[in-house]
Amino acid sequence: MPSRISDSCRPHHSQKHFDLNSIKELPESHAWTSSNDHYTQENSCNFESIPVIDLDNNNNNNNNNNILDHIGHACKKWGAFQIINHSISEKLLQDIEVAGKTLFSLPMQQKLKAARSPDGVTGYGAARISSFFSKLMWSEGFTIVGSPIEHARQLWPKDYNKFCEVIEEYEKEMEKLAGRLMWLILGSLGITKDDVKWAVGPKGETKEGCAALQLNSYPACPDPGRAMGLAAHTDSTILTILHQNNTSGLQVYQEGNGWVTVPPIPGALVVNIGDLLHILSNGSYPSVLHRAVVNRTRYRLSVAYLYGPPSGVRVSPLSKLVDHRHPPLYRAVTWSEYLGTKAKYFDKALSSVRLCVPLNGFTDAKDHKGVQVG
Ligand SMILES: C=C1C[C@]23C[C@H]1CC[C@H]2[C@@]12CCC[C@@](C)(C(=O)O1)[C@H]2[C@@H]3C(=O)O
Ligand SMILES: O=C(O)CCC(=O)C(=O)O
Ligand SMILES: [Fe+2]
Repeated sequence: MPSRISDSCRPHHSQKHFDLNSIKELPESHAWTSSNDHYTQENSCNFESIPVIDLDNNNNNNNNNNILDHIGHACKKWGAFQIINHSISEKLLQDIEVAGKTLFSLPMQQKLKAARSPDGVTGYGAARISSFFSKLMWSEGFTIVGSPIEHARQLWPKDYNKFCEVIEEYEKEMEKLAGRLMWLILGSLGITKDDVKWAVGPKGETKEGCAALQLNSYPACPDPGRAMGLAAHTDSTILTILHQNNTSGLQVYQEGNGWVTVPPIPGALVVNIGDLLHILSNGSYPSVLHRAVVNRTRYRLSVAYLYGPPSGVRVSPLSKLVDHRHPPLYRAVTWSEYLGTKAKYFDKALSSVRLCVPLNGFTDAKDHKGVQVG
């Protein structure tokens, strides 16, 4: 089993690199039909979207419980929410956007100098999940884990400092925010720091988690109705914090409602629940299926901070949420082990770590359809 997150992805199909900016007509290779992705055609018109939560206590009657209630409700109903007053400065959000745009507007042969290696995690390339689809996505990605310096040097041999400074500052601020969000979300389930030993250091501080930063670029597309920016997936994280530029594209899937657009709100960030929180919460807070669609005229950029537990930590349903009526539904996994599982099974990854739980003592569930559990 791999032990670091950088070891856990399987080799990619080799892929021709398209310069999406110069393509005037959608090639067959990028034309999706409903058989490529059974959700593609399904676009609902919806008036409701994910909640916007103000993280400033002063705007919540100085009552942290109000925030916890909002968050708990959002996690149950949507698996995602937007946050405002989150303490990440507008300046830093602007800087990271500029850094991303600068990177993606480099000539293709320059970007390929930092190409992700076939069995690697970091660098430039198509989304890792591409190998599960026969059609190509209308996007480019750049993944950073820890220091960006090695790749930045490949891209800008002399002039890599500014890029690195912005990325490092962003990672530092996101790490703090992700820790805070994790405790708020767990808090809404009645979980405190005493209940999650692996997340707390000797002085009561939140232990530094592992994380990846994913820059996604979605050029304007001549035929957006038939293209796919980033195919439907759940993140293999505890939680993901996403910044999108002023162009919409992110959609979350809600049972009964279909695909719901998450409108960009200037300065707001999107938080979504990943598979590891699904496991930790023993299924109470399901990870959210989401995707990115593309646009005919506008360029779209998004920056995802993918937050996971410290390396080596085995994550399993929290014991406070488990009893004889609520048996653990998932086995323990480390982040790198789960990333390997995702790379192999993709949308079946979560069910592949699910435990078989007898229904009320019946071991063969299919013979007892309709029996109520619990
Ligand atoms: C830490 C992570 C999480 C990864 C793999 C690795 C680095 C890049 C992440 C993403 C980012 C884009 C969607 C996704 C599905 C993908 O293709 O690459 C993510 C994947 C996961 O959440 O599984
Ligand atoms: O571009 C987006 O809005 C979605 C990106 C995303 O889902 C990811 O990077 O995991
Ligand atoms: Fe995602």
